[in-house]
Formats: sequence, structure tokens, C-alpha cells
Amino acid sequence: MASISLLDVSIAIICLVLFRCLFFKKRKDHAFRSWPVLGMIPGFLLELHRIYDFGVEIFETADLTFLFTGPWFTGMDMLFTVDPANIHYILSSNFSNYTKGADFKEVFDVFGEMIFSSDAELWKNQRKAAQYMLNHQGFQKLSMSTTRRKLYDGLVPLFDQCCEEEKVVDLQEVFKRFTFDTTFFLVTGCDPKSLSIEMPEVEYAKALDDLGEGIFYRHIKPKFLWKLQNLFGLGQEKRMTEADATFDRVSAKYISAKREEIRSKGIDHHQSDGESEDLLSSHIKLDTTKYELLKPSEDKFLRDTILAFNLAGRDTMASALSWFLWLLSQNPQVVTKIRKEIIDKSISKTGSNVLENLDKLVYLHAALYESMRLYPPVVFQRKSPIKADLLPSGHKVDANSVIIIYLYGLGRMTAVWGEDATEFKPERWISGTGGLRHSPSFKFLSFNAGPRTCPGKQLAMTLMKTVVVEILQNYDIKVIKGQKIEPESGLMLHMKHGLRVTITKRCSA
Ligand code: HEM
Repeated sequence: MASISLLDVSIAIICLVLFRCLFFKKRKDHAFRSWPVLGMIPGFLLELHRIYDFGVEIFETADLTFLFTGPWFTGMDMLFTVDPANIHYILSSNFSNYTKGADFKEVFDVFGEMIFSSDAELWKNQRKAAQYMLNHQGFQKLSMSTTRRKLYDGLVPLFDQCCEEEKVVDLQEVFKRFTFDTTFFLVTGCDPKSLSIEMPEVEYAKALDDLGEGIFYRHIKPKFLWKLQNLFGLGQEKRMTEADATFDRVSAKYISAKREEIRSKGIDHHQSDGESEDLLSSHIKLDTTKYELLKPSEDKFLRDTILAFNLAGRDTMASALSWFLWLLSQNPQVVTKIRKEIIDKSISKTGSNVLENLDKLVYLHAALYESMRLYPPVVFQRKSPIKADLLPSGHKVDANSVIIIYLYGLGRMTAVWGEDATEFKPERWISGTGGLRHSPSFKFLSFNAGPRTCPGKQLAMTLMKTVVVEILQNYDIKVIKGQKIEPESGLMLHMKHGLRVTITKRCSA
């Protein structure tokens, strides 16, 4: 993390020195001991550089659930779990007792009152509206045409130029820009054109990066510390405040332009034409008799909505595509099988049937799921019980305590996925009859489970398959040797140092 403030570094160093001086013994034994006053923070800080794999090791030995104790009086205690029985119970069978909670709203304050942070009736209204809009045929057509336009006007020309100039390119950055432009267009009807060979900086996209990083650090710092930093405008908190202001300013521009566009076209409010309509238009025209708690006349509601859908679409798909392409580079036999499937299922390189036929690509679907099992774009889920409860694992949880479901760990547990849990094997998703093997969502949690299951799953899978088919049909991707590929600590699972590749055109293309 390039952007840790002086205060963060000082705190970390003090903890480390204390830890080293007081308890200078075999590190592994003590890594997650709870020390007087400091709780488990010292061990945590020592392992922060490899926190993902460390988490996996802890769960393997802790029977899938363990209590993290923070420093005294900081309210940082959290129950971590990757136990499918607990997950099913929290996200589905006892859903009504497990909310995002007041603490979530404080940590995620920049989100405002969007679908990700809301509970109860407000969430039900937002959920109903989101599902209706995302499933609308007109919106689905728009998402297909937008994906294809960005592919042929943005990604393909960029790839071709990289081929001609034998240029090294960061594929993760390319996917981030591809999914940002696509998502932003679906949300606002405008293309920010961040995907081009010049890679211009787009302030809204940068603000999304700063937000993700800031929220992650709010999870691992005592509340009083980040609040203090926020008050004095220091480090990540300063960038969070700036990001918040960027979301306000940029959204205001799009909201007033969209209101004006709707007014000038003379389209009746509550009269959504549905055909090729972006999400901002649909939200402005929301029928408030159906969604009583939503406030389309208020700019704040629309600002939170724009942010919610950009958050939902951009980083998730960029992360999934980046890790997928990296896994393919390590598993050429999987590439061969996907290419064969594309030929066998007669998916043409261009033309309208590409999208219609995507459903036939079972092996590609399996490979994408397998990649998201090992590298889930959303790393963790945070829940809070309204009433004290007993989890199926036998752990008691207090009212308003914090429970973290660690998706990265869940996908790698041998107790859940078998001895080959850490191996990339798309075949585990293929049934005996050659169809897709179902895996319960509380085991494969990448798109969440229960009533809050991701409503954009279908859209995301279609977009990702479209991109992958285009790339594998036309290009060979070579990952530059010697670079370190490791996950970056954050809300979303990005690669810390990106994914540098060279691209060549396939002879048969
Ligand atoms: C690979 C792509 C995607 C993945 C892995 C993914 C994953 C998830 C996950 C894990 C959640 C639960 C988050 C939480 O409650 O903390 C979620 C919720 C949600 N996702 Fe997705 N998502 C993806 C793409 C999309 C897209 C493209 C959209 C729409 C443009 C979308 C819309 C939403 C919405 C609106 C919610 C909130 C649902 C609720 O709370 O009821 N997602 N997604």
C-alpha cells in the first residue's frame, strides 16, 4: 500500500517493536495469540503482508471459525467464519436476525443510503427496484450492445495496437477501465472513455480506488484512530473525504443533465420506456407509489444509486477477469479446452449469435466459477446480529457484534472443497452428463447467498464470457515472467502489482 500515513506507520512500528521485545519467541506459535491490552493486533500486523494466505492457514487449524480479539476497549473483536453451516444460517435461514447494522453504516459512511448498506424496508424497496431494472429486457439489450461497443471500439483496437508495437500492458488496468466505462455507461448513459492507449486518469474511477482502500483500513484500525484521522484530514481518511466530494460533484453533473434530458424529451415521470434505458433514467422515473421509501426527486438518493451500481459492476468484473486470465496463463490445457468448446459450439467471431450462444459454453462457465472460487472479487461480508444468537458451529454471538465471512478462505478450505481445494480445476463444476454441476451458494459464495444474492450475476457472467470469447478467439496472452502476482489488501481482490502481459494476434484470427 503506497499510501499509508505517518500515523499508521508509527502505530504499526510501536506494535511490532512491543511485540518483538516482549515475546521474542517462535513467531508461528504466537502469531494469533491474544496478548494483554493489544489483543491479536501484533500477530495480525506481522502477517499483514500475506494476510490472505495467513487467514487460510488460521481457518484450516481453527475448525472454520475463530474469534479475533482486538485491543482492549476498541470494539475491534470480530468473529471470522468460513463454515458453510454458519454461512447458510446467517445469510438464509436466520436472515432476518443478521443485518448490515449501525456499525457497518459508520464504517461505510461514504456509501450513503445505498442498497449495499441498507436494511429492512428500505433495502426491500431498493432490492425490488434493482431486480426489476436489471432484469428488464430493454436494460439487458442495452448491456449487451454497450459491452460489444466497448469491446470493438475500445478493447480490440487497444489490443491490436499492443500487438503491433509489441507493447507490455497491465491487463488488470485494461479490465478495470473496460468495466468502468461499460458500467458507467449503463448507469448514466455516458461513456467516460477511460479505456484508451493513453490511459487517462478519470477522477471518479480514482475516487472508487481510494474508497476501497480506505474502507479496508477502517476494518483493521481502532475506530477512535480512523475517526481522529478523519477529523484532522490525514492519510487514507483525507483521500476518503476527497473521494466523497468527487462522488458528490461528478454525480451532480450527470443528475442535472439527465433530469434536463428527460424534461426536454417530455417523458412523463413514472413512464419508463424500458427500451435501452440507463439506470439513472430508470431511477429518476421511479414510480414512488410502488417504492414508497425511495426518493427519486432527491439528488442524494440518485448520487448513492450511481455510486452503488458503479461499485457493484466495475471492480468485481475487473477482478474476476484479471485473475481468470492469469489462471489461464498457468493452465494452458484449460485454454485449449475453452477454445475447442467455442469451435464445437459454433460460436462465430462476430455477429449477433455470439451473445445468444454464450449459454452453451458450459466449460467456460465452469472455468469462470472455478476462478472466482479461488479468487472471489468481493473478499469478505460483514454482518451483525440484531439479537444474541448461537451459530450452528456452537459459537455464541452477542447482539450488534461483528461477524466477518471470509470468502477467500472459504474457497480454499479442504474441509469444504476436498484435498485439491487450492487447485484450479474447472472439471469440478462439470456433472457426469456434461452439464454444469450445482454447488450450494453458501459453499460458492462469490455472488453472495440468500435474499441478498447478487442481482447482477447474470449480467456479469454474460459480459465476462463475451470478453473472454473475443480474447481467446483472436489473441494469445503471455504473462511477463518474473513478476510477483499476489492479492492486494482491500475490499476487492485486486492484484497488488497488476498483471503485465504481451499480446499477439492468433494466426487463425
Ligand atoms: C463478477 C461480478 C460480480 C460479483 C462477483 C458480484 C458479487 C456480489 C456480492 C458478493 C454481493 C453481496 C455484497 C454484500 O452484500 O456485501 C453483491 C451484491 C450486489 N450486486 Fe453484485 N457482483 C458482481 C457483479 C454485479 C453487477 C454487474 C451488478 C449490476 C450492475 C451487480 C449488482 C449488485 C447489487 C445491486 C447488489 C446488492 C444486493 C443486495 O444487497 O440486495 N453485481 N454482488
